[in-house]
Amino acid sequence: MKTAVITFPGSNCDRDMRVAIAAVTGQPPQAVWHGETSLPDVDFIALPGGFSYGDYLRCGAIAARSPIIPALIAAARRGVPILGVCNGFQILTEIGLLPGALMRNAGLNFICRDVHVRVETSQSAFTQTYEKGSVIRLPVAHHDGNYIIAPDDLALLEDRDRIAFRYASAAGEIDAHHGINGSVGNIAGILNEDRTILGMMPHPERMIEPAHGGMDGRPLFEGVLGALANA
Ligand SMILES: NC(=O)CC[C@H](N)C(=O)O
Repeated sequence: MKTAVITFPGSNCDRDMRVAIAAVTGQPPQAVWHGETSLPDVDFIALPGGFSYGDYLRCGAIAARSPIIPALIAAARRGVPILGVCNGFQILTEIGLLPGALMRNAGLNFICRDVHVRVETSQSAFTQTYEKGSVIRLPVAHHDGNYIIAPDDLALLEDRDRIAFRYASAAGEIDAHHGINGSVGNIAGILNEDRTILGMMPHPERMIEPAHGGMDGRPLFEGVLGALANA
């Protein structure tokens, strides 16, 4: 299986992402520099977390104008599964491949800790290995994770079962008290209309082996990469 991880100037989770994908597929992904204008022929693309271009303007706004982006959009149109984590999610919204935007955390602080999220749908390659309603623990590390979206677009996300994860209590309660950054509806991750693109603020690639203190992120990679292996 061929996979790729795109690195931007300021990405700092690209190695973690490559290690996670290699751990699940047994094959190292191709590292693609943002300055390339074409992508290798791959079955899966990941946009890692980090601080692309120092988070100037808005997080992900400059990266979204990188030379590689037209090739990424073309791959998205072909239905190649794309995972954007944290800064990768921010970049996907700035490109317009996912709706809404990530603003400064409501508390104006950088949040770096493990959080609980509830799996809101198992209807995607990314989330099929989780039971809907199950609560998993993943790390977050961001200052711009406050998800906003126009009310009509939010209704569309909800109607089409496109909310992948919400911040929750360990028992799965969803309310303002268990939000971490001000995101509308405690949203932590969303899918595109075709369910081939997932953007999420928590870091599944940092929870895939016992040494990480948990393995709740691993099923996500097993889901999407296993689905490809069986395709
Ligand atoms: N870990 C990350 O990807 C950080 C994302 C982003 N630059 C933020 O701080 O909001």
